[in-house]
Amino acid sequence: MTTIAVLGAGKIGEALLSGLLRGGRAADELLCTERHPGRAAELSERYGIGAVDVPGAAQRADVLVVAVKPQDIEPLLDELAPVIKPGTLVVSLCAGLPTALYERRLPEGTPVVRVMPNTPMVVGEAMSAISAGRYATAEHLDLVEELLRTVGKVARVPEGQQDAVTALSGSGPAYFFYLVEAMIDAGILLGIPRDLSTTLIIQSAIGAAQMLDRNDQHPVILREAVTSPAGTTIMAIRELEKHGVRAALLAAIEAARDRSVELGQAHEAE
Ligand SMILES: NC(=O)C1=CN([C@@H]2O[C@H](COP(=O)(O)OP(=O)(O)OC[C@H]3O[C@@H](n4cnc5c(N)ncnc54)[C@H](OP(=O)(O)O)[C@@H]3O)[C@@H](O)[C@H]2O)C=CC1
Ligand SMILES: O=C(O)[C@@H]1CCC=N1
Repeated sequence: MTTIAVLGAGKIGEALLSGLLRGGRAADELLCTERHPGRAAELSERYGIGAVDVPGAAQRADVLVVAVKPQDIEPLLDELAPVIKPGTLVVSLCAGLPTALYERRLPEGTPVVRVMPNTPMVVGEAMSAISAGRYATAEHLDLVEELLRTVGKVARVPEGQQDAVTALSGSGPAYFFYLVEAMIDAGILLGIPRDLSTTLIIQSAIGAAQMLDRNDQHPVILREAVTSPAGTTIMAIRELEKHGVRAALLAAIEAARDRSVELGQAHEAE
């Protein structure tokens, strides 16, 4: 039995806990810590898992999953460093934070795996990228991959790519939600009721995602198949190009990557 404690069970931490339970992990193998006792009690009641404090988690868990905001990491590491048991695996879900930060702040030799998941974890469709820190072994990586496979797909990447991955798939779902939101608004502009516009766009997104998921045709080919000569789609594409949507996406994802780097650098001197 591997006991897993999620330290900071907010949006992504709860998504992981619920996904692990859905994937068949027993509730008595899962623990969580939360800053506010009310939130911990809520999670405990909702999922039947134990709510503990940081020393309790360090005592009982084999794997500590850190899921606090990067800005909240320092006090958590201060609390964890004196109580963590030797060899306990630390799994960081935090954007930007390098494994070296944990290795510096926790006892010498602590194995750390850095993960960038995303919120589709709640429907078992996460994309998670994992990287080993200095003391993490192949077995540690295998264990983390096995855990995350129950909530979606997993890719192994060099840690140097994690900031870019964060900008692509970590933040990625938000870009799709933003696009869907804008397209629903376009339906309103054209006089379509909001409910119908929402159904039209969401079902189009689901269908398009499933076509992409078949993985046998490049997105360009799929788009070309929708784009008839002198038809409607090409008129829309011309507007998207005119408004620089492709360039905007490149710049947006680059900005997200830069922010991930910055979040890590904020802890360099500490
Ligand atoms: N949301 C996302 O799509 C993704 C997030 N991530 C990463 O996951 C991490 C969490 O993000 P998210 O879930 O969105 O954030 P949330 O704010 O929803 O969750 C963090 C939780 O941790 C709690 N917390 C803070 N400090 C402590 C502490 N010392 N002990 C126990 N609990 C604590 C917070 O409490 P309080 O509410 O009081 O602040 C909050 O409930 C971040 O590092 C983020 O970069 C990674 C991939 C995707
Ligand atoms: O916006 C953020 O910082 C987090 C990390 C990736 C997705 N959400």
